[in-house]
Amino acid sequence: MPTAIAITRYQGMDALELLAPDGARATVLLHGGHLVSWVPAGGEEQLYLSPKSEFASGQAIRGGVPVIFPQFSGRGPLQRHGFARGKPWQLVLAEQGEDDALAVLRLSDDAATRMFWPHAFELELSVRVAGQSLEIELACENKGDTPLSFTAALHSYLRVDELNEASVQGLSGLHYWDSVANVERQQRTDLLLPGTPGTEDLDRIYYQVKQDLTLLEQRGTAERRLQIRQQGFDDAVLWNPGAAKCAQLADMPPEGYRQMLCIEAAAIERPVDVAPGETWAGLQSFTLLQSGQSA
Ligand SMILES: O=P(O)(O)OC[C@H]1O[C@H](O)[C@H](O)[C@@H](O)[C@@H]1O
Repeated sequence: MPTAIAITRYQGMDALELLAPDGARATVLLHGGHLVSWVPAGGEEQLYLSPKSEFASGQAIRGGVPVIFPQFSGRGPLQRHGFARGKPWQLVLAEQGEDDALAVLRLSDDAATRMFWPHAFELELSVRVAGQSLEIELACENKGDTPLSFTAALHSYLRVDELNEASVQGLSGLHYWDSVANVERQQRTDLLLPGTPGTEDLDRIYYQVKQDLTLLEQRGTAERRLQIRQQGFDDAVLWNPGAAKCAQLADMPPEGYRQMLCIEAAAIERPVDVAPGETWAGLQSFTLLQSGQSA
């Protein structure tokens, strides 16, 4: 029988501390449906959370996994990255199972969302941890009687010890929109080295990402390998603010950009269309293949 997990507090906010029987852990806030921590069984923290982040109602948290909905970035008339990350979500279910722990949260339209975005919808976020893996699923049901269309992302901030030692594998051959240079390009190299050129920001939307990506990090003689898989989301965003832009972010320490890399599962280039009564779902999952921790 699954055991129910009670709501606790984290940084003054309602939270769920998911704990799988094998020790894998994750923390999800009801605020924004925001995942702020993931620790695989026997391992260490895999997500970056800024020590200068705000934790306040209506505000975006810097780090973890913000849920971006129904608008990515400034691509539309709504507030940047949409409203879902600043709203209180409802708890549907949180439990420890035989070999995992699972939380399901829900966000529905209300008078405030309908003022900016006139649609009846139900978003459901499911977070599951077990062993070396984390799965995050976002589903959107159209509860209205007209079609709805949105862009979205699971804006995952991955923690790295040192950006200069990190690379991303699996993007080779893909076309991407370079949001810094405002130009479309094609990825030619197998490895993307986000730490070079170093002070500049990296902000790219890779299209039609079908294959797994791997975050590689050299840690002395050991290597960390984190596999990232997505389904339902066509695009992947890679973002690091670099030194100059990081210095302008009030909720980041000046050197914070060196400890993070966002690898986001996203639907941007082709917005998601959902017919009345239909449901769309997108998934991002992570598996730590090799931790790079010293024995
Ligand atoms: O500062 P935020 O609103 O959270 O956005 C943080 C970042 O999100 C995405 O990765 C975008 O591609 C970036 O252009 C943006 O800077």
